Amino acid sequence: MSEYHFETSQIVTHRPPSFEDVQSIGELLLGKTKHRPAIGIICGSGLGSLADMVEDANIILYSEIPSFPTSTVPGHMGKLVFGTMKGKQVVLMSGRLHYYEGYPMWKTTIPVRILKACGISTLILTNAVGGLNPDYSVGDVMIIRDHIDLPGITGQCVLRGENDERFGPRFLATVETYDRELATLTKSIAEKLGLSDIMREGTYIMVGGPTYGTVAEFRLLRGFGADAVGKLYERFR
Ligand SMILES: O=P(O)(O)O[C@@H]1C[C@H](O)[C@@H](CO)O1
Ligand code: HPA
Repeated sequence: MSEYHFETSQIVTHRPPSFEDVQSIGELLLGKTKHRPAIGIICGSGLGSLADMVEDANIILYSEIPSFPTSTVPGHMGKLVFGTMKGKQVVLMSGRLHYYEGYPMWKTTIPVRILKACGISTLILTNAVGGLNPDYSVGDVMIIRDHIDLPGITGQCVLRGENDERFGPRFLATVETYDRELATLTKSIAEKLGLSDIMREGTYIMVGGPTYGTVAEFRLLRGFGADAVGKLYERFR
């Protein structure tokens, strides 16, 4: 990693870490925990305390991880939590990294590559959103069926730039980004818990922020066919 520019004690990259570097960061993290999670969870606003439910936890602060940006948003704690939930090995990101914090797009999503290098094959994303669908109510929970990557389709795609095929193909098909089986499972669990009334499934649109949006902008986004709007970008490698 000698090509990196160093700032304070952290390795700060001006371009995405290479495939080799991502693998070595993954190995470094696995060296700090006995857990071998297959499931990653990124906690959005309001869900950071999910980390308190992780048993037998090993906590690693983002500030200790090479290439990991720090969370600057109140309520986003900036820690990786390895452990178990209901007997399953998991790794939680307690604290999301948002584009509006000033990071380049790739820095907000680099944790996904690093979690993959730690062995995860399922990624659960959560975030706080604004409802656009007039049938939705405050407090509803929406499963993302599909998304509109507004920054992406206007030239700020997170995969813009040099492509290493070991991460995935240059021309990534994004039609089946979200797992249908997991969506079905989520709905059946919600039903068992008596939460069907608040469960929705729809199209999510991502915007830059940090502004929330004007009425005219919400009308525009709704016109695009979106049901909810927010500032989450992690979804592809
Ligand atoms: O981390 P998420 O995407 O849940 O955070 C949302 C968007 C803003 O960061 C914050 C402000 O309401 O909530
Ligand atoms: N827009 C509106 N409301 C929101 C957003 C957003 O981007 N994120 C969370 N609540």
